[in-house]
Amino acid sequence: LETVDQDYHFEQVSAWPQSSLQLGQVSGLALDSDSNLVIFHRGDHHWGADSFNNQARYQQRSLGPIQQSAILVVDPSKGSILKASGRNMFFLPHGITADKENNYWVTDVALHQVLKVSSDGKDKTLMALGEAFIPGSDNNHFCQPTDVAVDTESGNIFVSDGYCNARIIKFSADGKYLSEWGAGSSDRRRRIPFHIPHSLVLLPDKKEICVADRENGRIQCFIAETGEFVKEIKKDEFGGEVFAISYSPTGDGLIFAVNGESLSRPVPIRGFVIDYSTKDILDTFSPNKKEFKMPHDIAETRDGSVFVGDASSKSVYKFTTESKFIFIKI
Ligand SMILES: O=C(N[C@@H](O)C(=O)O)c1ccccc1
Repeated sequence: LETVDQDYHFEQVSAWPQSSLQLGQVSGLALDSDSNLVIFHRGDHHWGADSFNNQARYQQRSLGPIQQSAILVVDPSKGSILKASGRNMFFLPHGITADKENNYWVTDVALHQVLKVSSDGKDKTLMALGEAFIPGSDNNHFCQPTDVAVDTESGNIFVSDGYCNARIIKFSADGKYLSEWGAGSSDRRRRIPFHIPHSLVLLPDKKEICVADRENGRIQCFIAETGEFVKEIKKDEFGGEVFAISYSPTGDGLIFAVNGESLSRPVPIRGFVIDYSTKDILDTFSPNKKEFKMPHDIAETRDGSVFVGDASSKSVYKFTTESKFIFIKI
């Protein structure tokens, strides 16, 4: 008998989490400095067709902030809740990232703000960028900002802004506006402006920022220092929408992405593992029994597990690469 190790493939760990996490719409996932999974969700609030008026103003302030803990720190192996925080401060959570001091940087599309929040359970707001509930597109207003990336070396933070803007803004660690980039540049692929820069990630080993340019169904990467366009990854398999991207924390050059429902180009909704250098799709994956409905964020933990948060099915799915051995009779 000879064993052949099939090249790796992600499979859902269907027994994860061991018990229900009582999640609302899951909007963001992050890896914290203890290598735990952080889930950012909307509790009993929902982003629906009537959540905003046509000036992008949030219409449900009377609901008050979400009373459930919107930020859950979860053990990646069992799915048990280790810490719960973020009560009574968010209206429509969106993106989340943890910095090296384990502070949370989050965006809230109803507040049109980026908030730096302590992770000690006291929910201290250490910094607030943007004016609460006031959309805009100048140096201190966002319009439904979607995500934040922190450059641990320089401390600079990058904000993808947003549903009703089309730019990436760079701030210093203490919140000073430094620069921004969006449409327009020499490269022809940059002449098409962003259409919902929906998720962004810093590639520390490459010093680049990559963006999920959602409605353009593409990933674009830029020099973090200058905003200069580096490359675009656009695949037929994505269909029309790329919702989120993440980068392997071990820096092995793997980009993880999830695509979304596209009426114009219906394709399977899946997770993707992409080789940053070759742009090859190395693997695709989806839940065993159910389908993804609206996979909204994706994160990989240090042990190689990949987590996907689904805003429609209010669930987080875990995937691992159990290499399957195929026994070949000689
Ligand atoms: O994209 C949308 N939502 C998701 O991304 C999300 O929930 O973050 C959306 C857009 C318009 C109306 C309602 C929802």
